Amino acid sequence: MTTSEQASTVLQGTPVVPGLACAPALLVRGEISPEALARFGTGDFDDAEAALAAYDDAVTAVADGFARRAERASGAAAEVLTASAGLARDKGLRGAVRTRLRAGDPLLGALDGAVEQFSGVFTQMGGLMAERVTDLEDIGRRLTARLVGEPEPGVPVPEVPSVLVAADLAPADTAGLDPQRVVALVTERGGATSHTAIIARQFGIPCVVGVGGALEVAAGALLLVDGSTGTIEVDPDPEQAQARVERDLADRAVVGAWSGPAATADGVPVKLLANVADGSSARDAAGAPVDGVGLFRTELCFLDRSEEPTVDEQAAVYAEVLNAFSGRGPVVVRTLDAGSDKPIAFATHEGEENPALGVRGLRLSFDNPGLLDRQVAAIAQAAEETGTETWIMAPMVATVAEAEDFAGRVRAHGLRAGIMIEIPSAALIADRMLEVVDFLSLGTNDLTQYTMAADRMATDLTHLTDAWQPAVLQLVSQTAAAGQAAGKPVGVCGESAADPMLACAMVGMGVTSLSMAGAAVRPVGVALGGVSLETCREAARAALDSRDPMAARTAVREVLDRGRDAG
Ligand SMILES: C=C(OP(=O)(O)O)C(=O)O
Repeated sequence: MTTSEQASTVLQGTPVVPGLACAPALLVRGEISPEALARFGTGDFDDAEAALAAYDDAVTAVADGFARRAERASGAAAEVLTASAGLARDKGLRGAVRTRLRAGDPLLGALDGAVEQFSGVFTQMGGLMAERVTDLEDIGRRLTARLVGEPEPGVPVPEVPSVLVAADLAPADTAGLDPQRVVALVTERGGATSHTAIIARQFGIPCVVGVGGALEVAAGALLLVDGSTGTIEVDPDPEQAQARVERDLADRAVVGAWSGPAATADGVPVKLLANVADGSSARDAAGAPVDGVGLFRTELCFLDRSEEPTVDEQAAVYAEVLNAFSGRGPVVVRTLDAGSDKPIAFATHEGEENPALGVRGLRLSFDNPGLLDRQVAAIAQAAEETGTETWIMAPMVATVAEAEDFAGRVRAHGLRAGIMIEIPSAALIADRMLEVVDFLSLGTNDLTQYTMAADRMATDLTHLTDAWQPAVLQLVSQTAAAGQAAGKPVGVCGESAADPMLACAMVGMGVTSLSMAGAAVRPVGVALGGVSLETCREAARAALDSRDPMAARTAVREVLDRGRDAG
């Protein structure tokens, strides 16, 4: 052991964006100085209206700041910043502040109370709305800072390339990052689907979340972040670390040049597909080396609609996506996965005790079959107009009867019908599901949530909501085997498809396509091209035999490294 090895400590978290980076730690604490808060006290206002006017000024400053940063950003970052500007100006939040001021609360107390009240509501709604709590709390801190005359807390602009280390990053913080200056992200909380992970993926910088004790590292300590293994080496040997980063950069150059189509080293083709949300994201994804779309999340087109769009309106929205992949299908369109983490005003059932287990996805059609029939008709109309090969699948299917009923409605339009496998019951009877549908698509985000009984958005359960959990992999394997036996396609469209090592193992289990964000396609294509199908099968066995996610990752890495060396 060298001296430097003796000195280095290794922290472990959940890897979400692969890649190696080495730089000093920049700690983000985001607190407002207690002295400034004490100086401000209850504020010096004549009455509640004067205090409300001060609140309005602070809101304008904070929201304008977000809007200015949105103008300089693009893609997901710009969207997140624009959404934050809207949330800062929210009339409901202002109303809650006003009510408290009129009841005699001091301004900072009224603001805290209102933020707490709305955070409670968002948390109760769960899913994506619960994710907005971090956003709201960030806005609360920024408003407080403005009111007491301090700079808005947030991520300091690094003077040298740095690893950003934080408890959790507010969406507005991550959206404004400069990837030249921030070379990796490490957070104590957050999961694979958190905003931190999404933005890191967009920037292509390594990211590890759920790292206990991350904020205890010394400010400025050298960190070697491995976004593939989830390890953070504190004070590594600088020369060795630099050499590893350079090797990784060379590997990444190979990845950047990959242009498809995907196949294992011995030539077995694997379809790599894109996950899209609307026409614009489909046009972006069409620039990636993909063979089509494996998941079009239609509900995301209608999050802002209070009333159900007509069949013609829907067909126009769907045609935008189908046109982007004209002649390059199939495009797999998922019917509305409304409810739970994706509440849609015209479809979601209000007031459910436990929306993730409630009337969501296909279940919305139980008492409103017209909603499903109109959507299927609109998709069929768009398919006809564009001539793009179109398949339709349903989310949240639990029984064969549900699958059969759905398939009947889709096939009436002459289109292929499939279902998502995201409930353990569906995976366990995948063979019987395949008797009534044409294809299956594993939604490993929800499959993991339901298998592990752990909310996919719960930031303190990320060790459970990990698709590498052997129990989840058993269900993936069983589903893929059913597909192989029936000779029907089984894809994966959850986040796990974007993990190059897991992608190889899942192909070894018999999965025939992998659908992911366009930015994730090349690393997966390169990983598959480096190993034979037999190595993928061996990786699958190694993963399935492991007792926990970390052991599974290690075992699969060893098998794939051996397979690459042998090839
Ligand atoms: C792809 C999936 O669906 P969602 O849109 O819910 O992430 C999944 O659950 O894996």
